Amino acid sequence: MTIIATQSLTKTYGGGVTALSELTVDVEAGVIGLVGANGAGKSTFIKIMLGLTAPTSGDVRVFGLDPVTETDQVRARVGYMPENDCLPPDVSAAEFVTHLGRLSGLPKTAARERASEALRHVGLYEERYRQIGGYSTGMKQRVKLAQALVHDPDLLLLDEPTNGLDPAGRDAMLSLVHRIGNEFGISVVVCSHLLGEVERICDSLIAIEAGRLLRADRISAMTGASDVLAVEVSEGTDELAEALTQLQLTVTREGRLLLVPLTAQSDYDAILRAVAELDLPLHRLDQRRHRVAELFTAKETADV
Ligand SMILES: Nc1ncnc2c1ncn2[C@@H]1O[C@H](COP(=O)(O)OP(=O)(O)OP(=O)(O)O)[C@@H](O)[C@H]1O
Repeated sequence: MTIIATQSLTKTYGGGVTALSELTVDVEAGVIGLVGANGAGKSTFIKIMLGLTAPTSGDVRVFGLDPVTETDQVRARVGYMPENDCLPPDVSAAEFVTHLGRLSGLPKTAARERASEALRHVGLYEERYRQIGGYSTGMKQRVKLAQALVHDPDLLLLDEPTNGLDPAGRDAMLSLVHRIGNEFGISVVVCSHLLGEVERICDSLIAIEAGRLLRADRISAMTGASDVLAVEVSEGTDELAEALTQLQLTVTREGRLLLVPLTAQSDYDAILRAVAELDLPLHRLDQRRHRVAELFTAKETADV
């Protein structure tokens, strides 16, 4: 199911900065990584989806709705976790999240119940009556996540949810986002300038650079198309490389390894046969899956 669709989406801010340029993308339900270096246009994309800023030209639909003209309907179905710290220090998480639930239109009791539930989901149930000012950065990030969940949205837009967290905090936040996406059946767009980070928890990826679409696809399609066989023989590496090249296979050396892109299942058998014919001691033959980050050029991932 398509949840977000854009057509030639362009945003130029006053002063002539083009934050998004002719962005056309169809986003399927799931956990989606929106990646790009700082300034690539991620926050602008999110703000357009929420109806917080209007596109200069082009079209955007969220659940088939236009965020410019159908803002309330879009916001009823979308939860937003902003990038920056926006929490009042002198109220408790329970009060704050309840208040935002009320602003979303929930009656008082329902807002209180939903706030407790959302705070439980993010692991803050026990601490919910403490003032936010005394929370750690990780806890504050989780309060921001809880307020995005309070009105039971179908889609979460998370702007750099791991910002300011140490490695353990990042891992915990990413696991939480993954769990929310998978266990609650909510779609999640996770913005990050760290490709390697979101790749682990996402079903698909939208990569943008300087406001332009670099790539959008399912992670499995990005990595699946690029499987390689890694072959290592204890001796005779040169001979084997020569034999495989003669079989029209593309061979690259990586230390003692020979890497052969897997284009057909018969490649696997061909390598085994070549090793046997040369009577070489096979040390290993395994299939490697590229990490998504390896699929982008150094320039594309500069700062990622
Ligand atoms: N309100 C604004 N007025 C003028 N320029 C803006 C405004 N908001 C963003 N920009 C510019 O638009 C470009 C894209 O910014 P945006 O915040 O969307 O990128 P980003 O990928 O979210 O980066 P970051 O992670 O640093 O927030 C940047 O060059 C930024 O300086």
